[in-house]
Amino acid sequence: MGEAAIEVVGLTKRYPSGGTPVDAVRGIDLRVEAGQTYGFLGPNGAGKSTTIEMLCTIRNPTAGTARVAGYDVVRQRDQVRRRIGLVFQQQTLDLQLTAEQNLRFHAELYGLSRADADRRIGEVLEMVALADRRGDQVQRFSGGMRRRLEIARGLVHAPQVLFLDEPTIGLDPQTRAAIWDHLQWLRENTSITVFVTTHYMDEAEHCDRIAIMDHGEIVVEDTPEALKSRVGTDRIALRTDDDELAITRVRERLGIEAGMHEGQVTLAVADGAQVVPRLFTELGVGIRSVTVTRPSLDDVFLTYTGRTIRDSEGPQAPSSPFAGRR
Ligand SMILES: Nc1ncnc2c1ncn2[C@@H]1O[C@H](COP(=O)(O)OP(=O)(O)OP(=O)(O)O)[C@@H](O)[C@H]1O
Repeated sequence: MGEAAIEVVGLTKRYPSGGTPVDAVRGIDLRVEAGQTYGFLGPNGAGKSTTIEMLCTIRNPTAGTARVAGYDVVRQRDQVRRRIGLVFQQQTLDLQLTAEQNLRFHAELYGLSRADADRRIGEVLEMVALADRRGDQVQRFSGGMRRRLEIARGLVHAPQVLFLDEPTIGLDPQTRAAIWDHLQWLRENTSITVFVTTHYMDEAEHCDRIAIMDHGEIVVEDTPEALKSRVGTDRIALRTDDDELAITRVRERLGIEAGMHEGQVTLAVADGAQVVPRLFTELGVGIRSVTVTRPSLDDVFLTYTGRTIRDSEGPQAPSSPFAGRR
């Protein structure tokens, strides 16, 4: 096992909330290895924001412990804050300033020397493909460019762990893809750990591991591939020269029951990639086309939360970094 960038044991948050207290996070355990991109998913109200806020030292836990970059989020708050970057849903750029001025202000907050700030600002602007716009007022930027600049700002002080809360929400698919390209670049070229919440299942595919939270608990945690293979089987659909014979041969030679669905011979198998070559060598029937459909992360989400992620979408509560909430 590698080094842990995030280590959480029994983390709990109970909001007093007037009459009945709300148990937003119910004693969760988590471990994120350094250098991983870690996806944190769940329906609205599952407790994701509360968890991320506790990890970022914005909220105090009611019970349990969390260490981020090796430091305790309650007892060593300043050490944690110096080592993390935050990109939250709420827009926090100063629109009157240029891209570079926004980054410089942030670099000064983190105590970077002038020379270090110059170097890092150049690097992060390059990273998010805004180097040629460094002198432009942010007011003139599109939504996608602003988001990229927010990510650049989260990276200026070279954090060990970057927290992203819904970094692509409300953006068009092309801009979403561009932002994930940048995150992918970080994953491949730096040792940064990325902890990201998202409502987009296609984005969760980019993560090394995924945790799904529901009702304040982690309901499942694994790699995207392992999660998909847990919930089901691959479906193979064939067009053949003799469907009846194909079905018989699949049963006799592969020991698998096949049936006809929507005009195609269809069978369910654990690993489609292994079975397809055998169909060609063992069936003795002409095969005109083969499609293999894998279970998706949507299927995983549905299995573990009883909802699709789209069903669970709703208005987002704005969150403000370091707003001193307790
Ligand atoms: N300040 C607060 N006081 C009382 N209850 C709160 C507070 N903040 C959140 N909650 C409640 O805690 C639970 C978890 O909320 P949280 O915002 O952490 O979930 P979430 O998974 O981030 O949801 P979303 O996807 O909508 O951001 C919800 O029931 C929510 O209503």
